[in-house]
Amino acid sequence: MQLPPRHQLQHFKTLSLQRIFVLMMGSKTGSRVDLWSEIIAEEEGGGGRQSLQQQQQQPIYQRRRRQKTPQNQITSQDANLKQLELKDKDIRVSFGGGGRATKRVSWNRSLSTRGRISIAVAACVDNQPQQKQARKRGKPPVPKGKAVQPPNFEKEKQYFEEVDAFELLEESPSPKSSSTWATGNETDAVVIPHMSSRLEKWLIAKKLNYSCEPSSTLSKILETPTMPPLGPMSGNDFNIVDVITPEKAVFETNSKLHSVHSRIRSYLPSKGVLERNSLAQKSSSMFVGHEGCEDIEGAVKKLSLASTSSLSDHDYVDPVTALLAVCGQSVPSTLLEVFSKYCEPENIVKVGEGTYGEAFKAGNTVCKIVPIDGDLLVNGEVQKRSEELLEEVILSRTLNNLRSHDADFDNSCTTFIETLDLRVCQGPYDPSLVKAWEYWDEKHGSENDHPKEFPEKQCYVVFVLQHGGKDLESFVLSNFDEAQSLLVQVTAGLAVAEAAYEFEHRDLHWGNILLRRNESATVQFILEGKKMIFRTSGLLISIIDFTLSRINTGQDILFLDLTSDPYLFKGPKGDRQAETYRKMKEVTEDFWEGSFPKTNVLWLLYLVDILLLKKSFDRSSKNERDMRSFKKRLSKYNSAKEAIVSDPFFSNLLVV
Ligand SMILES: Nc1ncnc2c1ncn2[C@@H]1O[C@H](COP(=O)(O)OP(=O)(O)OP(=O)(O)O)[C@@H](O)[C@H]1O
Repeated sequence: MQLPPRHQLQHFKTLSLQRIFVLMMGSKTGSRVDLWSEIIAEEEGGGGRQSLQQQQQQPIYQRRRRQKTPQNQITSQDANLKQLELKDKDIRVSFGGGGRATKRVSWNRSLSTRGRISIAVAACVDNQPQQKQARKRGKPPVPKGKAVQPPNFEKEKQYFEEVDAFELLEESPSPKSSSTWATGNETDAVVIPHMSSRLEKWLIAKKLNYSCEPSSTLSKILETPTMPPLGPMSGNDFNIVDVITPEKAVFETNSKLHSVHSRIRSYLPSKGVLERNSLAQKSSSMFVGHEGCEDIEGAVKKLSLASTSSLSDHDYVDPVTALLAVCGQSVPSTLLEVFSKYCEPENIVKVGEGTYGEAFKAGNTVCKIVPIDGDLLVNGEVQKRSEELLEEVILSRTLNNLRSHDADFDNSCTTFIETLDLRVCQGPYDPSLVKAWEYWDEKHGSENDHPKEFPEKQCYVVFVLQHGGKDLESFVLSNFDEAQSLLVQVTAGLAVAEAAYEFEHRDLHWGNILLRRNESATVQFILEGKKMIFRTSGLLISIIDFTLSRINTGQDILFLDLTSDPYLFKGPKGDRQAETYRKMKEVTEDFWEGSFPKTNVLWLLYLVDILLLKKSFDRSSKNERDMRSFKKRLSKYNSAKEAIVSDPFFSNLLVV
């Protein structure tokens, strides 16, 4: 293919990737016209029919792709200014004791656009070595390994004529109207987010018992078990005296922490976890102090990315050490050591891949391997840094807490994938993993680089996760009952996490919802102390991939500043996923740190569209009408919580 003249390249950088692709490929891209694009263009008063060039655009879902901007650099100065203005208004809730402001932790990640650009574009814009031929996967609208279904244009058109026409106000707000979406989020009167019940409880507890309790971030790290890889965690036979842990070191120096002590005891794994113990010994130096509280806070600071800048060189604990400590290790393991805890090496099977991760089934678990800290570009991306992983670990573990059925907890659910263990590894891919990788490549055609390219000293984080099943993209739903079950579980799960941690997923496309069938007829949620049990139709769902998510752990607000990822918002016009990112941008007004549960609603709206348009399952016309009515009502809600407590769409599923 002929590349465009050099002088056009700069111009190309400012265009959406899709547009670049179209410009470069010309009519070669085929003539499929995406009806969504067309309809949206009409909705936006674009003068009816799009130009031929626009018509040639077809949605290409793409992986997020890193920009080559320095870390910490936010590309939009305006956004920075706006954030500063907002900070001046002191809109953030402080959950910390003693009036200390809640730390805000932007992951400082130089962001990446969703998906990988086409080879042609990569070659001229980024001047990167040519990658493997991009294959639609994960996020693309074309199901993996399945024949492409011809789009049902008539159906799509009819659907949008019926539904979207009068939803225009909610669905396609004018960009100039900042308050179209979230009535509670006008910039002029920024609303302090409702303090979630768990945070409230924590704050009250903290006030009542103002001692030296570790900050919640540290608490989470300390409390969340690095689970024994085999067999259930047992708190009963655990004898804290046998184990030297960071926690123990803290306790020994601070007799005021008895309540925390017993709480941690109940979470800690059995004493059989030798590796954890020895590594904890080493890492305990990070936590050991001589003056109680201050040392705990010091330890928190050392683990907090937000505060590293204020630390002296003497205080600095490098993120790898912190990551090792949080994973309960003193030294990295090998990949084989980790995998062989779950299955025989020859039984390892690759089950999926993402921009950063390679997912392998090992026994009953799925282990996701994410390379870190190396200089080698992996799948065309700069590797994540350990400090970023540290944040992701905290986020995953915080969500793990929702799984507790402890009467203490006002909010609980099992909707978010369980993180069973976390490990830092080093070394090349084991031959058994390479074999599994190659087998998957032969069958599905991997978009990722061959793992044999990793150098000898490559480091990784391995997320050992509950096996969540198949993603919605490739899962075949049988009937409307299953679709309804999916919607109720996603809505209720998001509602619970909103209530507990002001959680917003912010990237809930159909590759990030896993489904599996099982025997259980019902599933339980506790939302602000109220138990809800829903019928499942034998389907259970799990939400994965919290890379873009925002959470308030009680100590930190973890979020990804998407202002530095302009490409995320430049996806194809009319593509539901791309439109959802753009709507999120409108709702948040690029203030990504803020709490905007409406973003969860946007993804629910996306899901309803996906179910109606991209998934086929047995359904009557009444079922379709019900889903459309649900969608209309949904667009009025400002949070998943509002939807789950008030919408009649779910009432026939409610058992209690
Ligand atoms: N717990 C799990 N159970 C089953 N399959 C999983 C699990 N976790 C991941 N997968 C599979 O691996 C794929 C990649 O995982 P994931 O989306 O977490 O990777 P990623 O690198 O974060 O992706 P992204 O490209 O969105 O950044 C998923 O789409 C899914 O098919």
